[in-house]
Amino acid sequence: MTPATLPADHPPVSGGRVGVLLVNLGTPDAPTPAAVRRYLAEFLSDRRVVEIPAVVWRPILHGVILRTRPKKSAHAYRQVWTSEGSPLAAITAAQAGALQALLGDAVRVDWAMRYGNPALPDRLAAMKQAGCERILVAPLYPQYCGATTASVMDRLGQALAAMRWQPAIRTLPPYHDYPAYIDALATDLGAQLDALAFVPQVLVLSFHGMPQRTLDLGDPYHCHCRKTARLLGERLGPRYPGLRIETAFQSRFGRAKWLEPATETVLAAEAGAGVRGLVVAAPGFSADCVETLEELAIRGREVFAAAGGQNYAVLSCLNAGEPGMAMLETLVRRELAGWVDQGLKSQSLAVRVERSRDT
Ligand SMILES: C=CC1=C(C)c2cc3[nH]c(cc4nc(cc5[nH]c(cc1n2)c(C)c5CCC(=O)O)C(CCC(=O)O)=C4C)c(C)c3C=C
Ligand SMILES: [Fe+2]
Ligand SMILES: [Fe+2]
Repeated sequence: MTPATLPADHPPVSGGRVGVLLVNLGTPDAPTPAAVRRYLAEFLSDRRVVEIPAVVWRPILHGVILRTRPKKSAHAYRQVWTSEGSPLAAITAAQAGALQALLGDAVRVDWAMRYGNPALPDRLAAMKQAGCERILVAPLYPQYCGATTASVMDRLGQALAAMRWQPAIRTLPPYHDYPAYIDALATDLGAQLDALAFVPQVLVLSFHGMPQRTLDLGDPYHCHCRKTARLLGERLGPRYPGLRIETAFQSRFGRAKWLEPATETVLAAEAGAGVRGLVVAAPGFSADCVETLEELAIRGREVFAAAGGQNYAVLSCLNAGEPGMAMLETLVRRELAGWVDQGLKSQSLAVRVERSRDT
């Protein structure tokens, strides 16, 4: 870590505050079929998410999916809903609060969702209104995927197109192989592994899936997931010599072929092959959500047990814990270099530049 200051020929940073806008996927406003339907209608109408021609997809979406899925999904959301609302929204809000405390008053931190509320265009406008003339937009997706990262950028472009006086924008790149990310995961998952009440034989790194066709068309998501898994394995492997680490892809949607192996298939196969203690981590999710808390922690446990498995645990995501927040602070400070006035007080002045070790 070395402190970075502005180059000598840099004009003085003038006027306006610096803002950081954390963005995650989005979630329903309530765990009810009506709210889930509204959310899914917006999410699944995004051409970045479902890459089927609209003339074919719209009748399927409105005629079948939005008539059946909201009820099923609302049931899943009800099982994980908290007093502060959807876990994804509550945790993203907590991450924004923690980052604000780490960065200090010189930077304004806010959060938004790509689908649903709080809507990205609304929060962007609110930050500009509050005087932020430079905004770092940070999609909280370590691995780039057209369906997630690019979709946030599309929405950002639409939001900017509607503004007369736009803020200057920077965006946080995908960070799937950044040492700060791998370090945070190794620290956080290591602590959780050490605290388990049983000794697992297998650790499954479960990433959200996507259609195989999207990979064939050139999306780097699968490569990014594999690289994260390799780097994390290199860190955890020597520390837990008896632990076999596998990678799998969850949350299959629709009938097309998705990335393999599917997490469910792996859980059943491991139990069937005699593995009795298994632990799952989801390093691609920056916050726990219905996909980790319901699909992995509830349904995954049932699949593993039904196939003969005994001890099963799902580790938490980085959420707003110390290792994950220290990582976010590092990534954000690096992106803010050159934007943060040398006169800003205390820590927020010393933008720490991290040297990439393994890219
Ligand atoms: C982390 C990266 C994600 C990728 C890549 C992704 C792709 C993707 N997802 C769907 C369909 C659904 N995903 C759903 C929930 C969901 N997805 C992600 C992340 C990624 N999705 C998160 C964080 C969540 C949780 C949201 C929450 O409210 O907690 C859902 C909704 C839940 C359900 O009905 O099962 C759907 C549907 C597709 C088609 C896709 C394509 C590449
Ligand atoms: Fe998804
Ligand atoms: Fe799911």
